[in-house]
Amino acid sequence: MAMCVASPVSINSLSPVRLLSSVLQSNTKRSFFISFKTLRISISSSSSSSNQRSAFTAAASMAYARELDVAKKAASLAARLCQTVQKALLQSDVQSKSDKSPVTVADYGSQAVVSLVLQRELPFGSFSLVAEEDSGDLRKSESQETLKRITELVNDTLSSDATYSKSPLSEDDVLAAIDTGKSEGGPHGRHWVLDPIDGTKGFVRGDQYAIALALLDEGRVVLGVLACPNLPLAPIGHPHQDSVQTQVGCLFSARIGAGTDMQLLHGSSPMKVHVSTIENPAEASFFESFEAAHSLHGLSSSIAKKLGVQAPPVRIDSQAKYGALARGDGAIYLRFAHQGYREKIWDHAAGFIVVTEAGGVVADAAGNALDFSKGRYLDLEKGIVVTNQKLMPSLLNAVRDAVREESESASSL
Ligand SMILES: Nc1ncnc2c1ncn2[C@@H]1O[C@H](COP(=O)(O)O)[C@@H](O)[C@H]1OP(=O)(O)O
Ligand SMILES: [Mg+2]
Ligand SMILES: [Mg+2]
Ligand SMILES: [Mg+2]
Repeated sequence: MAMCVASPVSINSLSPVRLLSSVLQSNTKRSFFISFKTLRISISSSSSSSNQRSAFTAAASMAYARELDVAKKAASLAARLCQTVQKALLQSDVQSKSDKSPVTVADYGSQAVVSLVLQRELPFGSFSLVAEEDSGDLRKSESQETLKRITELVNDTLSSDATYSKSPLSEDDVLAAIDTGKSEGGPHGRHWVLDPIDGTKGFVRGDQYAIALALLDEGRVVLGVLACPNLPLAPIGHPHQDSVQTQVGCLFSARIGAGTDMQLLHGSSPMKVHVSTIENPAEASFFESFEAAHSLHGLSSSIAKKLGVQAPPVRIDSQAKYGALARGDGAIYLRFAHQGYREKIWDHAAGFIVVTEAGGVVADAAGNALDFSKGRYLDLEKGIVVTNQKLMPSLLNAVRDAVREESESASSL
């Protein structure tokens, strides 16, 4: 039995996926100690390959498990704050950012809550957060009342969880928590990616929205959580399907290699979900943005027509579309932003892994995989398409033809 001293390797400094594959590839007489904060595995090179395999399986099944639990807790608490605000939505709770998109006290409050929970629950190692909001507008003198309200909401939300101390946060604490979201992300290290309210327009309207949180490790999305407070547990987008199920509020969670789960947002055990297995486009239905300003509805309908889709589009706000697709409510999601709009990583990272771990495929209009390692923006060709493995080739053909026809008709004008 080989006995040697190995230096511990911190999960914070090495990607578990890379680390585990290096363990399996090694044939030297060494032992490895992998410290996953809570998981400590020793692998001796003299052990059998089946031992190595089971060590790999054990480690792989545990990788990012603690982080996923914390992400679920953070998104659920943020959702509680958002639900409080949506119930009592006042005109003064909605502001306009300099880019003219609406932002509510709930967007800021949700971002502060998620940042604070992640930092408190995962205190070791550096903390990097790529998030949508910043405190610039809140620091202006006319925003004093708004900041006071956000601080109250954050304190009330955190104190609703028994594990947090009652000592209240100051307005400066809340501003600082919001501003942790200024990271640029990138291909190295770990970065949390957050949209504190995805689909603010849906939120303001009283419709669908999501709290979307993901973790990047070495440029790859390794986990994601979508809290969708207004999404029914019963399938949506099936007009002929009557359901007695009236519960609302879903939490989707996915970890690399471990599949996608769905549970009730405030209770119930997780269950595995899977994308639709439909192969015939005539039986498929497709999702797109509720807001015509967010996606070219005309292009989507010409793609759907080419593909032979019969059903009308199902239009809902936010990454709730990715969640609904991950559990098979519809088979296709089409998103073609207007010219000049740049897609952000927080608008897709959590949805991406929720769908891919449920067996789906996410690509740009040219069929390229999405690359989340380039900073705050996604660099992509034309649009984003999502479906199951079987439908993707014919969907990409239809997209190519429709995009070509669209540009030919634009150039003939
Ligand atoms: N002009 C735009 N084009 C495309 N997407 C947009 C635009 N403005 C905001 N968004 C973002 O689109 C997403 C919602 O789109 P949809 O609900 O249509 O799928 C949100 O992330 C929203 O940001 P936000 O997070 O501020 O709501
Ligand atoms: Mg916004
Ligand atoms: Mg968004
Ligand atoms: Mg947002």
